[in-house]
Amino acid sequence: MTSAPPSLQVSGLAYAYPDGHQALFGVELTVARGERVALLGPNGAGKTTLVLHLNGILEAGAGSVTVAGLPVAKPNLAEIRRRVGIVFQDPDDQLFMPTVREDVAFGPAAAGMRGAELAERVHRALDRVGMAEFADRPPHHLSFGQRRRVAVATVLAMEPEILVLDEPSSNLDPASRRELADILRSLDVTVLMVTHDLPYALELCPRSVVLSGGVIAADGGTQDLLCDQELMREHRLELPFGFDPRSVTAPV
Ligand SMILES: Nc1ncnc2c1ncn2[C@@H]1O[C@H](COP(=O)(O)OP(=O)(O)OP(=O)(O)O)[C@@H](O)[C@H]1O
Repeated sequence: MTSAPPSLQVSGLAYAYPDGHQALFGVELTVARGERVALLGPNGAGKTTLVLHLNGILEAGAGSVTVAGLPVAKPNLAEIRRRVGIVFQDPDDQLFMPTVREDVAFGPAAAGMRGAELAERVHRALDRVGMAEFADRPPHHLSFGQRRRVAVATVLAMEPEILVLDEPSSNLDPASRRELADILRSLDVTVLMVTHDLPYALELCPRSVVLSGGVIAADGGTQDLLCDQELMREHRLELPFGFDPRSVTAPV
């Protein structure tokens, strides 16, 4: 019996921007199906650059990226973009239709889905983020936290292999932050979460990787990494004042 390929496999990924600035130097990362992994690292480490390779917005200078066994390459881009759902930091980059329902339907409709199947897909995605009752509202009438949840639903509606979230806790009040964490934990999907919010990483992701200077500097249990003071100092990672990572029960 052959086991399913990992959700994400990044091998020897290197990339230099057109101005010559090299941002990635041989990144190695494998994420198994169903894992939740936090991507940590200081400003300028290359996190966004790495994420932009996952759905082919940037093309690898060297090395490779595969999503559930499918190489990220031009002939596969339509399928890759269905498999890799990226939730950007600002939900307003993702919501542009007159109603929530139309925003969530946009991706599946563009892929050819119609009628009852489409309606069911939209309802399911909104239901998973607790926003089904807001389907007929204009997105710009919702709170920031609600818009972020709808942005997650637009991506879930494509039934992605991997959900990539850029700073999912930013600008959320404590209750919205916790509610989004509960939603993300309830999803049956592989998650890669870019964040500077280390307690959130600890709450949600059993595993973290530290990207620093364009390479993976550490890869392990989130609690272990956050307790490694030398590693934290070396890569400019700082916990909030008084926060003890040992005081939190690590997620499973
Ligand atoms: N379009 C670009 N052209 C040239 N260099 C770039 C470009 N975008 C990013 N860089 C550089 O590439 C490096 C990695 O940037 P990147 O945005 O991937 O870091 P990051 O880890 O996401 O940072 P942050 O935590 O601040 O969002 C940085 O040195 C940055 O200045």
